[in-house]
Amino acid sequence: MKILSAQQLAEADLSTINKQQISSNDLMERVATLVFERLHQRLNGSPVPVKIFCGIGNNGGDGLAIARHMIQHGYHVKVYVTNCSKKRSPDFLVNYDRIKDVTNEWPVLLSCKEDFPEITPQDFIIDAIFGTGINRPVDGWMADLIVYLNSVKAFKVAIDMPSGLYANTAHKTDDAILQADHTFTFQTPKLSFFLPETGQYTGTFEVINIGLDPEYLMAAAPIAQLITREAAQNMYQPREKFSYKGDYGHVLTFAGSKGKMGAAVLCAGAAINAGAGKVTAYIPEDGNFIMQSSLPEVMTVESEGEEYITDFKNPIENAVLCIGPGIGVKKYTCSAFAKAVKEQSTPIVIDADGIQILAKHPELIKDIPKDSILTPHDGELKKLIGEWDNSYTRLEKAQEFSKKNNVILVLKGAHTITVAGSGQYVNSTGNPGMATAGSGDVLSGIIASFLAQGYDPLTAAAFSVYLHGASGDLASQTYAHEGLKASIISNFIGSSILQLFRNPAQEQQAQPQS
Ligand SMILES: NC(=O)C1=CN([C@@H]2O[C@H](COP(=O)(O)OP(=O)(O)OC[C@H]3O[C@@H](n4cnc5c(N)ncnc54)[C@H](OP(=O)(O)O)[C@@H]3O)[C@@H](O)[C@H]2O)[C@@H](O)CC1
Ligand SMILES: Nc1ncnc2c1ncn2[C@@H]1O[C@H](COP(=O)(O)OP(=O)(O)O)[C@@H](O)[C@H]1O
Ligand SMILES: [K+]
Repeated sequence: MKILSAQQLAEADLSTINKQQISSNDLMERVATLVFERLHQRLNGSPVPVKIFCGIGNNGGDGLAIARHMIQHGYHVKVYVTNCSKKRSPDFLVNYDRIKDVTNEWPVLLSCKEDFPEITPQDFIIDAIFGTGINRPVDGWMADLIVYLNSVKAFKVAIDMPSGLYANTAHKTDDAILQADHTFTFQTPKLSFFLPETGQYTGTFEVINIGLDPEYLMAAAPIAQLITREAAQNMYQPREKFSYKGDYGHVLTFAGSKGKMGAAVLCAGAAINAGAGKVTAYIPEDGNFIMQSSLPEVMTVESEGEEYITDFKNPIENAVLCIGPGIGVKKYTCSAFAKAVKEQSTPIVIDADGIQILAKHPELIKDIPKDSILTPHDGELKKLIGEWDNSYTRLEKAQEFSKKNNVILVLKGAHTITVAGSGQYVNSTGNPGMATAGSGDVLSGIIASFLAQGYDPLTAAAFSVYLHGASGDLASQTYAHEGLKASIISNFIGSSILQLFRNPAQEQQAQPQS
């Protein structure tokens, strides 16, 4: 699903009005009807006191039109308009007049702090103050209003955007932003919904298809793509009946050291669980028993180093190298890493200590095969690209690095973002239970597995990130967030592939691989 900017959405709005030969007010009415239907489904005629706060632009116009529908259906609605300037959008004014026709009274105008109404925890608040047209931080009594609304316990629904939130630009830390419990957003989600500084303000959110011009939407170059279940379904490549293990590639993990053999086991195990035809683990000598007894499906080749990998003699032709988990950054390991990377001619996966070694030895970056995939968490990313001011500069710097070095970066987090040149792919799966040791080692094993199975590098990265999160989501239904651990996430990879194609009634039946 495309993620468009506020400016693109305004252009789509205009294009819709022109192509569908409707007025902007007809479009507002369409939007308000769609939101009302969803509210009505949930509130089901409940006599809850509804308080709708409307701005003076089109977001406010939406709020007024929603209010009218609710009043006409018997809801107890009180409408407030923030009288923050003399300007009014034309569609706001049309709906301002229309609401008077159904209520016989004008909405309450708010002009200062003293005008704020009393709000009880039982109230249902609709926030239609600012949407995508916000162009500067909210200040003065309007900021006080947002702070006040945030302080009350009433349930809050935001229309299009939580007021005060920008769709795709950075905020200062003290900006006033409404904390919604739920957001109905129009046509496409906004980038800010997925970033750590701002993602919490929407509460849960749902995207309403408001029927904007499909030609515009098709042609628009998105600022990012959301990898949804549907997108992941399209990436999946089913197996051929008359195939054999040689058709599904060979992963060579270069992972583990004394005390960190678990990283190698998790990485190689995930590569097997995600479907690689064969997996060989290149490990320090002392790790052989651990690996062989943990994973009977995985073959091993030992380095000469007993506790650390200290050398590299390529044991397998045409394998996909997955290098870095738990290897440490000792001198001989770094030389073995450099040799292993240099000998590869096709894309590889570099994770964890592998990224730390690259950061310490940037001269090695030129040896990484084109389209290789690096999977840093933020600590590792900072070492690679330097500090950033906010999530937007983080993405810009990652894009620069990706373009300059012809690599794909998987920026791990609550919404992992895969960066390939100027393309940004935002993941939609995963949960805080996945913040657990070894979860990243599982991800790098999955990515290498799909690379080995013939997925192109960008698809392998985005698809694996989706499945990794989906495995965590499925597993958390049985184990809760707290009970999740990396090996459990890995055991749910098969279930997450099945779930891609299950209908909702079958989803309950997901079982782990044992
Ligand atoms: N996209 C679509 O396809 C569709 C979009 N629709 C709806 O339109 C919404 C966008 O509407 P919009 O463009 O009128 O902007 P909106 O958010 O109401 O605010 C603009 C007003 O706020 C003001 N203002 C700005 N910042 C401010 C500040 N910090 N403090 C104080 N004032 C500030 C600004 O004033 P100015 O900057 O000119 O002084 C202006 O008056 C969108 O979110 C959705 O709800 C649907 O109806 C139809 C389909
Ligand atoms: N709050 C969260 N929500 C969703 N996914 C998360 C969250 N926290 C961490 N993850 C995921 O868990 C993995 C953690 O990886 P990493 O930090 O490298 O762990 P480790 O180094 O222990 O293997 C990443 O894929 C990340 O996206
Ligand atoms: K709003």
